Amino acid sequence: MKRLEMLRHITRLHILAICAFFLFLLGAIYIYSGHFWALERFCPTLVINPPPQVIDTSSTWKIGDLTMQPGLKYAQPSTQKGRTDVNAVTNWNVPLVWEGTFDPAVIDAIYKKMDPRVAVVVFAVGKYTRFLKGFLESGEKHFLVGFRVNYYIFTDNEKDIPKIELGEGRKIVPVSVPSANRWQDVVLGRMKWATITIDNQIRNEADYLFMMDIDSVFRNRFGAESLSRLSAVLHRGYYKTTRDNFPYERRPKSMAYIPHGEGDYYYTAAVWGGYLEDMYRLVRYCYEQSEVDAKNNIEAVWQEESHLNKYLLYNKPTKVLSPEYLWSDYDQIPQDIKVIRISQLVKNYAEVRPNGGN
Ligand SMILES: CC(=O)N[C@H]1[C@@H](OP(=O)(O)OP(=O)(O)OC[C@H]2O[C@@H](n3ccc(=O)[nH]c3=O)[C@H](O)[C@@H]2O)O[C@H](CO)[C@H](O)[C@@H]1O
Ligand SMILES: [Mn+2]
Repeated sequence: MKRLEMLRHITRLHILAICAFFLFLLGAIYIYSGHFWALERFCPTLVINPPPQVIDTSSTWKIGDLTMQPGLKYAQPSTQKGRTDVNAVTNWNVPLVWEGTFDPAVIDAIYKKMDPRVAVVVFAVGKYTRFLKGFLESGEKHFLVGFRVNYYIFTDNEKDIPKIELGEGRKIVPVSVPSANRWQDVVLGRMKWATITIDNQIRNEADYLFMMDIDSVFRNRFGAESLSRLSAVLHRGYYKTTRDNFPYERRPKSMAYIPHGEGDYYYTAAVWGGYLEDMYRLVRYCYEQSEVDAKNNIEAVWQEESHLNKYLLYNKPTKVLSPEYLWSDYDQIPQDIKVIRISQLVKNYAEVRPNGGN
């Protein structure tokens, strides 16, 4: 009897102790998960991965620059008629440029008056020198014809730069860069070498700068309608896609991280341009962010394109160019693409890249 009572007593004590232990455990889990949640939630955005700095706009684009000489003949612009199948303005109220939304005569008159010096930065490393001839020859027919253009050709093999007859005020400037074993290193290395070369040289020789892929040709006018403080091209593959399906970098560990639920457009890194200093800041930003990623043992899913997209989400471009400005020979041409200005060529990725792959 006594033993039984003792047993009951012990059992009660036990139950109390176990309850207290579980209460303690629950409390600990609650506190720990709270911290964990806070870390997860705040580290990627505030500590590890801050949104890019808003750029200083003081030195650049002025609407007053849009002057035109008297006497120019051109069709009267309409307030009623225009493209109705596409949106020609962004929700931050800058042009979204499509064929039929500008008059080349007017645009050229305005920008030729300013006579800007335009730098084109292209890389032709390894076997990519084979694309130079087609790119340059077609560029002379269609790219800012009548304007001053320097093609800066970054290559590991200057001998392979073809001799091309260039228009007046246009020239080829070779820039020597090392070879690479991984295509990813060339693609990302563009940001590093362009940053260095703008600092050392291009800054004194250009007002506008374009970064372009070399594996492409010009097919139609790519003119002054593309010029602005910062102009970016809609990626042909995603211009009708909902934002959560954009191929943004989705891993919080990368500096290029963009959470779901955010985003305007998905821009291509194969053609982008703008005022020299604004482009410099953006190229350097992509370089520095990719360096931070490298230190953290991560590479953004689409290399510099991922960093570019992050920057342009929080620092809106002053012109958005339609996919006319970079289409692709891989793709059918839909109704809304009236003109193809540059087309990316079909290439054998495995054959042309040092480490194959796509
Ligand atoms: C149309 C489009 O969205 N293009 C992007 C896509 O390019 P692509 O898949 O078209 O990549 P790509 O092979 O053209 O590489 C980009 C550029 O880097 C240069 N290059 C590359 C490898 C090499 O061995 N030698 C060399 O010179 C060359 O100028 C080339 O055009 O993805 C890349 C990153 O993954 C870049 O974001 C490109 O801008
Ligand atoms: Mn390409």
